[in-house]
Amino acid sequence: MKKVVLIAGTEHTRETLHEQLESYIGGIAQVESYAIDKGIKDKIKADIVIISTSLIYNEAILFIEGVSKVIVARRVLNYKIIENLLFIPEGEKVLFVNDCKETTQECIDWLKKLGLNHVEYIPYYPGCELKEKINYAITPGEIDIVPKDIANIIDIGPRLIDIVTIAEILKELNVYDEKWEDATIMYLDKIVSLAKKFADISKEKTRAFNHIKVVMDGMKEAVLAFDNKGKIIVSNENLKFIVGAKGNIVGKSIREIFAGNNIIEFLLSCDKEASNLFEIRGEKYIITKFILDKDNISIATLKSQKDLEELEKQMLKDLYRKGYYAKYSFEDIIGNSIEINYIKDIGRKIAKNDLTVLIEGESGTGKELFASAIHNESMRKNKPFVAVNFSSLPENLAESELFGYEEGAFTGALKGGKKGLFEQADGGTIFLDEIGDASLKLQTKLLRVLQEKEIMRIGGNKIIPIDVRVIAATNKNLRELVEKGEFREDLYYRLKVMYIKLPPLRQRKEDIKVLLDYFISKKDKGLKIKDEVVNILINYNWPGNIRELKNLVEYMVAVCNGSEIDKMDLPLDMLHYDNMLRQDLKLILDIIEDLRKRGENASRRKIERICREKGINLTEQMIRTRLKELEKMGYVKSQKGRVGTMLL
Ligand SMILES: Nc1ncnc2c1ncn2[C@@H]1O[C@H](COP(=O)(O)OP(=O)(O)OP(=O)(O)O)[C@@H](O)[C@H]1O
Repeated sequence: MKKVVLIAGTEHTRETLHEQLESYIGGIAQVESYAIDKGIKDKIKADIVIISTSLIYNEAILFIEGVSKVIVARRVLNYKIIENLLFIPEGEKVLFVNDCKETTQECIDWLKKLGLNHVEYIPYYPGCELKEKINYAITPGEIDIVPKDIANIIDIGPRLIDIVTIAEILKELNVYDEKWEDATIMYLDKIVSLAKKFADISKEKTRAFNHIKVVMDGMKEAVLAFDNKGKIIVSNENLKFIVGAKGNIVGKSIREIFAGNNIIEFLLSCDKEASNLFEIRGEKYIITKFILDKDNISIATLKSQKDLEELEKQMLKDLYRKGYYAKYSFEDIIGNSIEINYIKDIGRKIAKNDLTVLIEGESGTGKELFASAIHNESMRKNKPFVAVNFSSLPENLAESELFGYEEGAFTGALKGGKKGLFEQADGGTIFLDEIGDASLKLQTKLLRVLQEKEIMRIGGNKIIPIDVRVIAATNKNLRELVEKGEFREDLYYRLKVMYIKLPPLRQRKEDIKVLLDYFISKKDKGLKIKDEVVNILINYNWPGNIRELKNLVEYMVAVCNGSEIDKMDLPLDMLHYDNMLRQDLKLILDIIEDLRKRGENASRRKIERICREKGINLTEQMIRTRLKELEKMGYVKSQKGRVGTMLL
């Protein structure tokens, strides 16, 4: 879990802002807070530090160490308490009391901007002298400074963090998409309730609405609140800009403001919460609306699709910078064979759920390609895709790489500790490649993460919840490893919730030509390949699968001088797979392939019978020597017992 630290000037402000932060991000982040007037003993380490005001910035920054982001909060007066000010008699002199000249003036300006200018404000801070008798004092939490003999003191409490700063914090925590709507409802709910309250006191109405408007104008989104008849109660400048309205729109009907019945219908529908895409004056907007239960008032926010795309792009750029992105989609998986189309189909379905996946297949068959495509078609597509390869991860580093560590966890540990790959992948997908190479100790740890969905850094004592989808891959037969006691059975079943088995290239020979054309055209658009070369390559058994084919294309394109790749452009050892493959051997291979397709064993007796049916007489002994030859060439593997001969 990320750590957010608040530094405030005074204890009173700290308490109020801490509570406010907890209400917005409690549960998503661990919130800690300090007040400078109470003294700060240790250096502060956190993911985000929020400084309550720029006035304490220089002092606060001295306490910070190893922080990824510092945010200076923008603050607004606490609108819950502000209503008390409306009842101060007109024309009254009011002392505004705060801790220094700048903040005092800032708050007075704010109150005036809110429309609360029916009284005369007199600034007062330590060092000022009170020259006349004054009946009212207002202070944002600085009661101790208020002169003794003032009869009415209104403590409006410390100013709160504004919604723009809240949005910035949510973005830094990577939860903007999921949490922004909730934060907006929470923020607007209070404001609109206040509006409703004042709507009943008609003489105070304008002032209250002015206040709400200032708060709403500070928001980046366009906002609108209306009653169940569609009468607008409050809106902000951004909304007027989007709909192209001039003058005051409060009191008008939403029908006058929005053209097009579909938007009106949507806004007035009884759905408690709904979201949809609409076009307004040629631009696309996502409109989200909620009905506030207690007041039966609806709030709608409008976000430009362009801005959202921009935000998404920004987040993606960040992932690209770190290399945590998935390069491929299903369109990049080439092949026309029934096998590959079937697996692509399954893969697309798997992408739509959020379950753990195990991909098995020989080296180079495209396991990482599929994992990447699944991520890119899943709901996690805009979040990180982090790949870990267990075959190249040294045992002694694996744990710290995966789970991270705290500062001082071991000699050489970085200052401030380090996030592990599971934490880096939070919200997205982690691809555990060559999982069969993970040690038993690591398997136990991985099992725990999969079961509990949480990790603990090395040397740490905090439990960090993790929201990641796991896709594992292996070129080993995990079932066999389980039987040999080299792979934990419980982990095997945890991983194999969804399962994909990628067939080797020699079992989908139809794809060879398509893949050759594809990789050649990627290197050199105009270059062709002669059929005789394709035929040789179809006869080859491709132990390195598509990776080997891709590398071969690189070679052929590099050595080819003409406009067509011919036999002479093949590496020498490949020429051996020319159609020189003797007819008798080819016949036997074809028979084995046919039997495999029908799900039958290829015993020597069966091969002998089929040959006979085709009018070719080969004894079982002759078939045995030919199978031996084919085995030497890497085409088949003879198994003892009833299984017979298998194609490789
Ligand atoms: N169907 C395909 N279409 C296009 N390219 C493919 C296809 N299958 C694999 N490739 C390419 O072949 C190479 C190997 O693929 P990938 O790394 O996904 O295989 P892998 O099974 O994960 O291999 P390993 O087990 O060795 O890690 C990559 O460059 C990949 O883009």
